This record gives sequence, C-alpha cells and structure tokens, in this order.
Amino acid sequence: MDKPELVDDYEYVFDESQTIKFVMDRTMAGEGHLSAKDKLLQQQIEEAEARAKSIEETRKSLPIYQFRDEILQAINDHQVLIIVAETGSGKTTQLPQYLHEAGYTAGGMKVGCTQPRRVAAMSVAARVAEEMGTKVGYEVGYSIRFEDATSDKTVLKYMTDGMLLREFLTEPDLAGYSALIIDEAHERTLSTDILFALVKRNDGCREIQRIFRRCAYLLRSWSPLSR
Ligand SMILES: Nc1ncnc2c1ncn2[C@@H]1O[C@H](COP(=O)(O)OP(=O)(O)OP(=O)(O)O)[C@@H](O)[C@H]1O
Repeated sequence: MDKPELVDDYEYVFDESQTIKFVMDRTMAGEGHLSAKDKLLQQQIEEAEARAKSIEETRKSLPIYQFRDEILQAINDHQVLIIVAETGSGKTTQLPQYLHEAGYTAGGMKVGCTQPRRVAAMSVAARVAEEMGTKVGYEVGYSIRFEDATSDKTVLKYMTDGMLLREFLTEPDLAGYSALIIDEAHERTLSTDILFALVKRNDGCREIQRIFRRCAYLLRSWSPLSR
C-alpha cells in the first residue's frame, strides 16, 4: 500500500502570549559611558600601572641589575661579602629588594641596611617603599634616633648605623635579621667600626651576616660591577 505523501505546506503560527521576553536589564558601559567617578578610577589605575612600569624599567636599567643573580649567589655562598660599586649603581636601593625577592624576608625575617646619616635612611626608605608600591612604615621602614617608622609588617629596615649598634647591644645575635647591609662603610664612622668589630666577633655564630660596603678607590680591582 502506498504511504500518503507528506506535505509541509502549512504556515507557522506564533502565539505571542507564549513567547519568552528577553529583557536586557543591564548594559556594559563602554568607554564613552563611564561615570565621572569611574573615569577618575580608570585614570588612577592607568597612572599607577604606568608608574609601576616606569619603576620596573628604571630598576632594570641600573648597573647593578645585570649582576643581580651573581650577587645573590655570592651572598648565598659567603658569610660576609664586600660589594664595591660606583655611586648611583643601585646598591642601597636594590640590594635589599633583591634579598627580599630571593626569600630572605620569608617568615617575618628582616633585612637591615644601615646609613651613616638620618636623612639618607629616611629618603632611601621612601624611595624603596615607592618602588615596592607601599608606604613607609609598612613593608619598608626606617629607624633613626627619636623616630621609629617601622611596624610588624616591616621586612626591609633602613636605619642609622648608631641605631643598629643600639640593637646589637640589647640583642647581640640580632636574631630578627636574615641579612645585614652596612652601607657606606668606607666612611668609617665610629658606629660602623664598632659594628664591624661586633660582626667579626659574631662571625660564624649567625646564620647569615652580610657586610655591604662602597669604596670607590677599590672599584677596579674589587667590584664585580667593573668587569
Ligand atoms: N630618594 C630617591 N628618589 C629618587 N630616585 C632615587 C632616590 N634614591 C635613589 N634614587 C635613584 O636610584 C638610583 C640608585 O641609587 P642608590 O642609592 O641605590 O645607588 P648607590 O649605588 O647606593 O649609590 P651611593 O653609593 O651613592 O649610595 C640612583 O641612580 C637614583 O636615580
């Protein structure tokens, strides 16, 4: 028996009452539709990103950057290290950050960096805090006579050599520090000389002790930066 032929020549019937109404109750604001507040926020984000990028580029452009890994390896291999490099090469601002990035501040340990002058301690701390995207007194702080701009969060501590000496006298093992940098040691202040004596006496007792020194006249023969 022949099957009847299927014919599809009928029309669709749409029942309006059964249709689902999709309503766009939210729209994504495009560039041109930002409120004044959002525009300001976006501008601030862009400025912060540009600043961070420029800081990163500046850090990488410093002469010390190309020796970063070599220096970290030397710090790892030696109890005491003397680093000599030209002024402005990045010793004071970069080395503590390299140590921080390499894990020396893990577990709440601090990296200390001494300065012979109060103003230097304050100004370098401000610069390094800016480079690390924080404010002085948080991750980066300073300690000078009559002013302690550090907190529990502080991992990079700049201080006058006199302040480190005081800490040494009250806490001879300086157990809170994983590394110490004695900057501008060639200036031979009374405090740095005493610190050297104490560091030498304690040499071997501490897990890590670092001496950091700038001495221009030794640049050629001693500095890895002069190679
Ligand atoms: N307070 C600051 N504000 C802006 N830039 C700074 C500041 N301190 C340092 N810098 C910049 O960082 C660079 C590195 O300076 P840093 O003090 O780390 O060098 P340094 O090798 O320790 O020099 P020095 O032996 O004179 O102490 C400088 O060339 C300078 O451009």
